[in-house]
Amino acid sequence: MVDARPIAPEILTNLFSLQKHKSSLSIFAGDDSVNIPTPASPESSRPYVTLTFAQSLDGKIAGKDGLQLALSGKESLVMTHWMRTMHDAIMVGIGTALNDDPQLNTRHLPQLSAGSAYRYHLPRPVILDSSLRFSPSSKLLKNFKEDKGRRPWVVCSPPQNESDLVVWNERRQALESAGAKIVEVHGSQGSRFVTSVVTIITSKIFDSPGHVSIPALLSSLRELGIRSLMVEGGARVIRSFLAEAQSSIGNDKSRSVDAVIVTTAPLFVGADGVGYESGLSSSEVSLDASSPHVFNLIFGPETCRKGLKVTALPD
Ligand SMILES: NC(=O)C1=CN([C@@H]2O[C@H](COP(=O)(O)OP(=O)(O)OC[C@H]3O[C@@H](n4cnc5c(N)ncnc54)[C@H](O)[C@@H]3O)[C@@H](O)[C@H]2O)C=CC1
Ligand SMILES: Nc1nc(O)c(N)c(N[C@@H]2O[C@H](COP(=O)(O)O)[C@@H](O)[C@H]2O)n1
Repeated sequence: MVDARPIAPEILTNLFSLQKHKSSLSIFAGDDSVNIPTPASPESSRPYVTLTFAQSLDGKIAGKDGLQLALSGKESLVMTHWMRTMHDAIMVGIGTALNDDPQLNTRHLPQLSAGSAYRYHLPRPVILDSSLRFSPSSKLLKNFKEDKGRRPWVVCSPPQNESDLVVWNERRQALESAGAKIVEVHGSQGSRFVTSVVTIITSKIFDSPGHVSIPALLSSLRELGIRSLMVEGGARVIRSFLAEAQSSIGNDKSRSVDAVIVTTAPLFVGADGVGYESGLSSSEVSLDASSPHVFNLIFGPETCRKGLKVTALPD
């Protein structure tokens, strides 16, 4: 059996420049007895946010009709699962939860030797699900019941309309009975105070009452003890976070994304695949300047599908 310890720090130091975050490392303070070091945001009101996903060369994250694609090779999957261990929580939208029924665990990491005292940290699964469509029979809830995963948190905004409340309460009860914790976040996207032209544009594009406000979401998660959040997708969630990152250019205090880590697979999916760019304006995204947010994925015919080699670009 392989012990992952010797590999991990190398990959992670390279990927995350954890050294740069030493001063902001802190210990998990939630309802889990496992303490892990994790990046923490300089703003105490929100978690450190890593937006990370896999895409094709033409920017698609899934195939036609949302078909889940194996875009990552073996090495990049290990990288992703290592990153999962470094975050207090991992988030996907309900579109992904229903389409992929993900597990969001660390199963692609090398198996630990039987006697190893070291355990991989399992991040808290968080599902962004305004109208509580998450399935009580999902793998995430099954894993929690079988003690193989942490209790999933389902983030929602209570319905504005009284007539929707009955169904909403029924769904809430079913999910709570299945083990989920329901986290209510008030304020929908687009209701945020408009501070710049870019914000006006993105607010208009993303003014959707069904979408939880990202700043409100982040502050609620931080209040619940989440110091670092890995956002994996899908398309709408990536778009929302990128729009927020664009709207906070020039204002570090309102930043919602600290690092973006994209795995690019050497293939084209084609126009009927699922992309995330629609509606985003042509502008930069605002990130934490001290985080490495651009990665050079080196691949050739040999690494195609067998795993991508990942190296950070020099400053
Ligand atoms: N290649 C990759 O790395 C990944 C690919 N995917 C793919 O993405 C696809 C799913 O993407 P989508 O259908 O767009 O669903 P999604 O996973 O982005 O969920 C979107 C839904 O989340 C809810 N939501 C609440 N607040 C929101 C907010 N502020 N912003 C956005 N959504 C919010 C809404 O109900 C919305 O319809 C699947 O095909 C999946 O396989 C998903 C994750 C990663
Ligand atoms: N990093 C990465 N590479 C791919 O090729 C992918 N298809 C995804 N998808 C994301 O991972 C979730 C599945 O997680 P589990 O394998 O069930 O733990 C999926 O729902 C997407 O979020 N990611």
